[in-house]
Amino acid sequence: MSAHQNQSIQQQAISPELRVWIQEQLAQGFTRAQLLDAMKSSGWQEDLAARALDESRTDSDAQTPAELQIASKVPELDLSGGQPTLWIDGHEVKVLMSITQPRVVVLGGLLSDAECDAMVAAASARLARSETVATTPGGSEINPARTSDGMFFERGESELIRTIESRLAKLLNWPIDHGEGLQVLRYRPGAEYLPHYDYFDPTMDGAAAILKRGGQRVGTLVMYLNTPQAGGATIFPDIKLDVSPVKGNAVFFSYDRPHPQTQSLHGGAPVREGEKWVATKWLRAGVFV
Ligand SMILES: O=C(O)CCC(=O)C(=O)O
Ligand SMILES: [Fe+2]
Repeated sequence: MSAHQNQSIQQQAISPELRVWIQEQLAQGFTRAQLLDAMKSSGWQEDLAARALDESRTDSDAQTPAELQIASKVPELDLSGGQPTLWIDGHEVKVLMSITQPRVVVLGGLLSDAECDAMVAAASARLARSETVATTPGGSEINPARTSDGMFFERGESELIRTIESRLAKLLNWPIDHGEGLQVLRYRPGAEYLPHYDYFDPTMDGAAAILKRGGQRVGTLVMYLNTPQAGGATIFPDIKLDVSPVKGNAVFFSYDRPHPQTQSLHGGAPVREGEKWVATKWLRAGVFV
């Protein structure tokens, strides 16, 4: 560790050589505290040494490695009986496809046509309103990764929403109060949602405030409210899976830690013809308030 002692005490600047030296020492297993002591005793001003060490942090340091994170409990369907369909409140849900790693389940007939139509109608009225509000500067956030329009229903806000939320809670064995309000997205031709993770990056600014409202997201259910004429599949690039958007069907996936290792990367492929409407339910680790 003495290599750096020749660094002149007079010209104390965070040079590229110093950065390299810090990386080498860290790679050899020295801790930042040990390096700080070594730098101080070879004449570095403490604040400058601390700053150099701080700068040497990378994003991967800030995020605990996946294998060291504690796995969360996640929502899960009870498929233990190997049944091709699940009966929930007298409603038959088909199990069309299931993968264990990553956890992905495709469901048929989760919503009836009438329920899909009612959701679209209720959301349309509010989307139209939000479009006029969004024209005020700073009124809404434009996200180039997501070219759809969206709105949120309040949890339990109507008979329809309560019926669906109660079905989802039983299907996924996850309490209603651990779910966010249903989000509806409308994609017009050409609109897409680039691949992303639904969990919150714990290292991003403002993560603490978001996580206070119910902990991490640990599962997602995307329900198709119509069948676009072409395009609009929900894609899972890590496993090269495309789920066709078919009215009333849904895709469920879970992720037990906020890490790419979960292979929960997914997106909405561009709609080629017609519109695509989805309702998304995000499940939190705790009570969402
Ligand atoms: O539209 C889709 O197929 C995906 C939607 C999605 O990823 C989301 O709502 O988080
Ligand atoms: Fe998503």
